[in-house]
Amino acid sequence: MEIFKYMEKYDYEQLVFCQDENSGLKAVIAIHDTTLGPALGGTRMWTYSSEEDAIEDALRLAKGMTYKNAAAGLNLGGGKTVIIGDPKKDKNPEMFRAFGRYIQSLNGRYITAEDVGTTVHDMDLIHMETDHVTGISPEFGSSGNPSPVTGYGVYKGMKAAAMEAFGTDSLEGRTVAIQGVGNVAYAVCEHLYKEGAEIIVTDINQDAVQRAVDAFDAKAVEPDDIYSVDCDIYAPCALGATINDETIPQLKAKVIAGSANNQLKTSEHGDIIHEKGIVYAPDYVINSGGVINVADELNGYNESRAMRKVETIYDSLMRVFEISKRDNIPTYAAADRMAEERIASLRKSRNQFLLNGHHTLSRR
Ligand SMILES: NC(=O)c1ccc[n+]([C@@H]2O[C@H](COP(=O)([O-])OP(=O)(O)OC[C@H]3O[C@@H](n4cnc5c(N)ncnc54)[C@H](O)[C@@H]3O)[C@@H](O)[C@H]2O)c1
Ligand SMILES: CC(C)C[C@H](N)C(=O)O
Repeated sequence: MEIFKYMEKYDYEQLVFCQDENSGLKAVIAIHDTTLGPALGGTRMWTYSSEEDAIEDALRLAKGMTYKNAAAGLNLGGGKTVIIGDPKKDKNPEMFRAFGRYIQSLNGRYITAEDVGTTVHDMDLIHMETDHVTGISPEFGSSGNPSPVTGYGVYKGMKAAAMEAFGTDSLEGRTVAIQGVGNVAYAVCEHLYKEGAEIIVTDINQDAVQRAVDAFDAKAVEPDDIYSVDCDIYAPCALGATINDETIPQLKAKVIAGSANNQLKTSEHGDIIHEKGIVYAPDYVINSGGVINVADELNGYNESRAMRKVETIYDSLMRVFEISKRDNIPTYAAADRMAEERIASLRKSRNQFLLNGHHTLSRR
C-alpha cells in the first residue's frame, strides 16, 4: 500500500503510529478531516492479519466517521483508531493508559470512544491519561456504553424508512429480520417488540439467539437463511459488506435498515438495490445514535438533550430520501451529498481544526 498516495486520494490529514513495548500496544490513529471540528471516532481492537490491513481499516473507518458526524449535524470531524490484538486475550490496563497518553499528545485533534472490541472499562483506563475520551462510566458524568442509544436511533431510522417504503411509519405487524443480535440489535428488538413487530433473528452465537427468542418471541433462523426469509425489513446488525452479489437476489425485504457499518460491499450494490426499489437507510446515518450520544459529553452530558438529538435521525433520513428523489440518485449517494455539502460550506470559512476554548472538555 502506498500510504501517502492513498491519503492524498481521499484527502486524509494525519496518520499516527503508536507503539509501547511494555504493554504490547500497537495502534494506528487515523484522522481524516477536521473541517467541522476535532475528529471523534471510536477505537477498534481486532486481530488483523497484517499491518497493512490494520492501517487500511483505520483509514477507511476514519473517513466513515467524517461522513457520519457531518450527516448527524455534529460540529466534529472524523477519525478512528485500530489497536492490533485480540480483545479477548491481549488487553491489559497499561495498554489503554499508554494509548491514552498518545491521544493526549494530539492535544484535542482526536477524541476517542468505544468500537468493536473495546468497552466502557477500556475508556475509563484511557481517561486516566487524557480528557479526550468519551463513552466513559456514568460516574464521571459521562454517557457510558453507546450501544443502547445506537439501537434507539436505528429503531427511529427504521420507522423513517418504513414511512418512505410503506407510507406509514408504524412497525406494528411488520416483520423485521435481524442479522446479529448483539448489543445494538438487542436494544432495537426491545423497541420493535414494544411496538408489536414480528422479529426474526440469526446469530453465530447461540446464546444471543436464545436471549432474543426468550425475550421477544423472536423466530430463529440459521445465519445463511436470514437473507431469504419473508420479511418487510432486513436489518444487518453484525458485519459489513452483507449487501452484495450473492445476497441481493435473495432479499424479499422492501427496506434495508440496520446498525452495521459499511453494509454495501461496493457502491455498485447501492445502485442495484436502488434500481430494485428497495429503500436503503444509509448505514452511517441510521447508526449515528451512539456518536451523537457520546458527542453530547463535550457540552457536559445531558441525557434528554442527547436523546432529542438522536431522534433527529428520523428527519435526517427523510432528508436523504428527499435528496435521492430530487436528484434521482441512490440513497447512499444522497447521504454522501448531504455530508459533503455541509463540510464544503464550512471549509469555505475555516481551515484545519485548531484547539480553542470552545472545543475543550473543560465543562465536564
Ligand atoms: N455499538 C455501537 O454503538 C455501534 C455504533 C455504530 C455502529 N455499530 C455497528 O453495529 C454492529 C453491531 O454492533 P454491536 O456493538 O451490537 O456488536 P456486537 O458484537 O455486540 O454484536 C454483533 C453480533 O453479530 C453476531 N455475528 C457476527 N458475525 C455474524 C454472522 N456472520 N451472522 C450472524 N451474526 C453474526 C455476533 O455474534 C454478535 O452477537 C457492528 O457492525 C458495529 O460496527 C455499533
Ligand atoms: C464514537 C463511537 C460511539 C462510534 C461508534 N463505534 C460508531 O461506529 O459510530
